[in-house]
Amino acid sequence: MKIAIIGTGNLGSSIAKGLINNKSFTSLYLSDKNTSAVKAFSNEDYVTLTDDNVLAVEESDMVIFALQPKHIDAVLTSVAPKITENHVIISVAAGVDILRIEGIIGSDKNIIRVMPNTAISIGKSMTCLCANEKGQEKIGLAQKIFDQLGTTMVISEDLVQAATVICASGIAFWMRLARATTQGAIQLGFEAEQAHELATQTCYGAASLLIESGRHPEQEIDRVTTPSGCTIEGLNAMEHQGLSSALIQGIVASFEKINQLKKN
Ligand SMILES: NC(=O)C1=CN([C@@H]2O[C@H](COP(=O)(O)OP(=O)(O)OC[C@H]3O[C@@H](n4cnc5c(N)ncnc54)[C@H](O)[C@@H]3O)[C@@H](O)[C@H]2O)C=CC1
Ligand SMILES: O=C(O)[C@@H]1CCC=N1
Repeated sequence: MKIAIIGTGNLGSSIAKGLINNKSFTSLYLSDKNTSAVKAFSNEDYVTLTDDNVLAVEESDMVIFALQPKHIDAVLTSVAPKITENHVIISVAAGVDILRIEGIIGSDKNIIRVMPNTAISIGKSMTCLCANEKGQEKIGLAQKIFDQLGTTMVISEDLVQAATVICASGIAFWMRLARATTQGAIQLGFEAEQAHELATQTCYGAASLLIESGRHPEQEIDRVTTPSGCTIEGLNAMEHQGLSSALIQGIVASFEKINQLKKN
């Protein structure tokens, strides 16, 4: 598969890193006004860095647009004449729906909306996908690529905004929880580096337990909370401060914001 990424900032460069680590392409064009974020990949086999978006489209079968919502319309417009019915056009832009993309490049093109997260750089993204009518026949192809870079789920387009909050913004939410745990560990006497390792490995263990056992989080919590013990004391103190409520409210606030962005 000949792949191009247009926009190699935070997410585009993460996708590039994941693709390169996994050797998931026959050629990879990385196109940006400023390719500094992907400079390290310039010596990789079959990778070309360019600032020519049109060339990247012409030389590729699958084109991933990793641009901010405010830039995507202009870039799509400028490359639209070069987009054929065989191209697989992927957009990761948050809040930019398929109808808006079809309005620029046409509904006769394969358009796939993909919502990965930055863990794609290490092959651990939770990635959601949906396609326009024409793109339905190509969604399997896109899914195959993203399956190599983590876990995928095909969803209906009306859930993409929610998936953006849970999976893409979710990386930031979980990072903040990891950081807060580190801060607590430092207060209890650990050096910062030790505290970071304790927090991240415990976080990794908790996620792995859920994934590998298939059990509900509360079942795992019950296995940790010794009666009258320290865990239930801590958990209840956190809940009195509104931990679950704060998370749910944050998720809803994020969702409301992304729905406003969509209207702009
Ligand atoms: N950062 C994240 O974790 C996630 C971001 N997204 C979405 O992905 C998109 C990109 O986000 P980021 O990578 O964070 O933004 P970013 O600002 O880091 O990257 C965008 C890149 O586009 C480039 N660009 C701007 N105009 C261009 C043009 N005319 N031609 C070529 N390149 C151009 C910029 O130079 C920049 O490198 C956004 O729509 C965002 O909503 C979606 C999921 C997760
Ligand atoms: O914060 C944002 O708007 C983008 C979409 C999800 C992650 N970053």
